[in-house]
Amino acid sequence: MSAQAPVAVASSLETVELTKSFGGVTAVDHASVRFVDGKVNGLIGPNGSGKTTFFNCVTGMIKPDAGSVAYRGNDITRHASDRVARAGIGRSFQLCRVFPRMTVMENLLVAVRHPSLRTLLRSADDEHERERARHWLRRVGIDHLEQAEARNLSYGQQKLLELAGVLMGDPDTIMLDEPAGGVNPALIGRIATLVRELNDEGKTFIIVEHNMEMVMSLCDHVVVFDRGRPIAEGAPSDIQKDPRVLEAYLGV
Ligand SMILES: Nc1ncnc2c1ncn2[C@@H]1O[C@H](COP(=O)(O)OP(=O)(O)OP(=O)(O)O)[C@@H](O)[C@H]1O
Repeated sequence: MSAQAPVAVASSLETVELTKSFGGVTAVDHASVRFVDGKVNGLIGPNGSGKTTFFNCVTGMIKPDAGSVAYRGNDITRHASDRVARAGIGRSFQLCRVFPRMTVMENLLVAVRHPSLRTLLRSADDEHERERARHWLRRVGIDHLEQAEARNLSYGQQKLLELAGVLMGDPDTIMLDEPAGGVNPALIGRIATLVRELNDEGKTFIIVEHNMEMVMSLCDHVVVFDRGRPIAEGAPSDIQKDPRVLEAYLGV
């Protein structure tokens, strides 16, 4: 075998100088960030520091004004959200998105990426898809609610349903926007356990979260945003002591 230069290990997700403004507000400001592949990454920062806008730019929900996004070495800047999903990135939303009048099972069947309505309708009868849906419902712990309408689930259960929907897409990287927000402590524990298990199985996570207890106990690597750009990154224990982080949060 001939000697070859070692192949560089790509970071999971990397942005360079990513920028997005709304009128006079620069929500994401030349943000260059690398998230670590195979790890649970946290993205924290004060209210309005640009975390959700950053997620939206990365996942194709909105188009950045400038800068680039690469996923595992491939440029995905300004790719539409379905293309970003096909590249292997799944995401949840700060305000949980489920179809309230559909059953839990129906929500999962429509969550799968479908190129056309015809495929969607066919797959509604596809036992294989249903089995996959049941598998993820068992994993998130709401399989007993399969036939319930989503609007009858508690908010925490709806978040678990949304997560099951993300998992139906079989993403390699999962971006969660405030998974613990508005969720009772018991379900927060379940979500955290699930994240740990899925990470052990190889999924990379990038989690925006205000619940510091969850961030500090769950994340391997934390990036801190302030005013649209990263101001610190590192292990949770280092981040907690970083004066720049304390200043951003407390204004001290
Ligand atoms: N669609 C929009 N139109 C105008 N301004 C926006 C829009 N989306 C976000 N902003 C502004 O951009 C800034 C960053 O908002 P963003 O929601 O990304 O922050 P965040 O860190 O996710 O906040 P939070 O932690 O409170 O959810 C804020 O000043 C916000 O008001």
